[in-house]
Amino acid sequence: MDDTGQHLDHMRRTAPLVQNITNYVAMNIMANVMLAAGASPAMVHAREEAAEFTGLAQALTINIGTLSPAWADAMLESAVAAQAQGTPWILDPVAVGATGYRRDIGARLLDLAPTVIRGNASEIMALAGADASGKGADTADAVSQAQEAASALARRTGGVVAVTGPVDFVTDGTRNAEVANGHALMPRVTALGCSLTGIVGAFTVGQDPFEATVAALAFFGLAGEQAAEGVRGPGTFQVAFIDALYTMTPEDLARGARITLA
Ligand SMILES: Nc1ncnc2c1ncn2[C@@H]1O[C@H](COP(=O)(O)OP(=O)(O)O)[C@@H](O)[C@H]1O
Ligand SMILES: Cc1ncsc1CCOP(=O)(O)O
Ligand SMILES: [Mg+2]
Repeated sequence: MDDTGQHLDHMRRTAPLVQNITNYVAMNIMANVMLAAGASPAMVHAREEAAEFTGLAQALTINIGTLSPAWADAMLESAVAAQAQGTPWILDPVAVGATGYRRDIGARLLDLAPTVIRGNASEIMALAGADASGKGADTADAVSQAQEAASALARRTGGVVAVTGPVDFVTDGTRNAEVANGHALMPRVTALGCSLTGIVGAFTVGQDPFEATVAALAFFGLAGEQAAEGVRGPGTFQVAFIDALYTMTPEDLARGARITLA
């Protein structure tokens, strides 16, 4: 088993409790994806308990997909708690460039030094203050266009930035990697990117965030490739994808990962 396989094995043996403050669209599929992969998700977002719960969680993910003021407060308070406790936390800046409100909350979350930022190309560019296109939650820019923005964000936060798309790009400002796993049906199912952010959170527990992120992306993309075999479209793909996350062994991942380090 290589390092990538070992990262999956470590995540499954740890079965980490991951708190997710995510969006209404993602909640169910994200929890199912995380359970199938071997993690323990909890969707906890009420302001009255979110930061307290962060004290119990081994990782936190924050997703601004269906943002509202009470949730934004909970996000900021949980991120502060995670930062203070040294708990890894992952930012998913859904459609961050679309409105002033999202840009404002995105910038305040960025100041709390996310361990990993995972988004599509338009989101990473917008978060970095670059000219981004974006189409709601979907990208209108290519991964290659977001590489500079990703590196700038990584240097600014001291964390890892992952830009996903047909070939994913991961950087910590020094180390860079490309992950070529994935399938074109993946962006045809809503909230798969959000679900991936949960998987990244689970992989970061007890592991180097750059290596963990690369392994999580390869795992997710390879499951997409396996799921696409023999399905008729996005509906059957979604079901097959959850099964592929569940059945993939660390040895399968070691064989199928297409990672280039730069
Ligand atoms: N055209 C594509 N071909 C292969 N894999 C893709 C493609 N587009 C996205 N993916 C994969 O889908 C997953 C979600 O990424 P993405 O669609 O970029 O996120 P989001 O849903 O947040 O926009 C990632 O694993 C990514 O590698
Ligand atoms: C469609 C939509 N609208 C607000 S959040 C959301 C889900 C976005 O999910 P993803 O970024 O994984 O495609
Ligand atoms: Mg997304």
